[in-house]
Amino acid sequence: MSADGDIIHFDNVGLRYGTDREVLSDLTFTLHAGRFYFLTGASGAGKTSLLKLLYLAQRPSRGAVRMFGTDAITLPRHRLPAMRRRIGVVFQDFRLVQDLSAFDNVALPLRLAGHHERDLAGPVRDILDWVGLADRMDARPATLSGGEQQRVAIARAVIARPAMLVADEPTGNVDPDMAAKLMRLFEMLNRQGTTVVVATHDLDLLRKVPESLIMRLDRGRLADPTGALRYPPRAPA
Ligand SMILES: Nc1ncnc2c1ncn2[C@@H]1O[C@H](COP(=O)(O)OP(=O)(O)OP(=O)(O)O)[C@@H](O)[C@H]1O
Repeated sequence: MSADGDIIHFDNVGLRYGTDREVLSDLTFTLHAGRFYFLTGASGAGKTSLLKLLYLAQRPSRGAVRMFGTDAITLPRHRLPAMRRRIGVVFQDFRLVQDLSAFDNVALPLRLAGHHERDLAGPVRDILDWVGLADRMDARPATLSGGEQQRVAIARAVIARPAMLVADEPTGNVDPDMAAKLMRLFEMLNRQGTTVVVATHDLDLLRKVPESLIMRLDRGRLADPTGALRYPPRAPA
């Protein structure tokens, strides 16, 4: 059962790749609309796998998933693209379209959503300016540094103001100042109503968003077996 305001509900979800052991087990939790979540856990704990379930790139092997009030498991294939368009994703490996400029990569979600060309340029320039790439708009991904590509990927994920933003180690390639700035961008989006889920190893990042909630994975299970979320511990004074 999903209450009003919940956008995601997992009930006893498990995931295995092929015939291997489960990499995610017994996941039961609710993500509430408009909240800011961090997903933490050691390397291999299953963070990327859980994000894949959240952005509908992977179906669970067992359990129930409701998203935006719809059963995501039985969703007909033709309805998946519309559901996915409500979710902005920052992939760990960026996945920029290599043949397109930074500008056109960022414009892509707006074009897919049917926005008119004359309405694109302003927002795309603004967001690229915010992430410090005003002078690299015409560059192809291959000519950008890892950190610059990561910022294009973030701009592309947030440009269409998705209902949910899912980001996998989104600050892994940038310096601490840029990481703090990108977190502010996510917070701004969050204040406008987007539910944010950020997977990270970087515990300093957690302290940058004081009102965030933490989900911690430990070898494929939520560290709190009830799936309840807790506020992050404050940094020692
Ligand atoms: N496509 C796949 N096929 C088989 N096993 C996989 C696949 N993807 C991930 N795994 C396994 O699932 C487990 C969880 O991996 P996952 O990438 O979700 O962890 P993670 O917490 O995101 O790790 P990291 O922080 O290192 O990115 C690991 O044991 C990994 O080897």
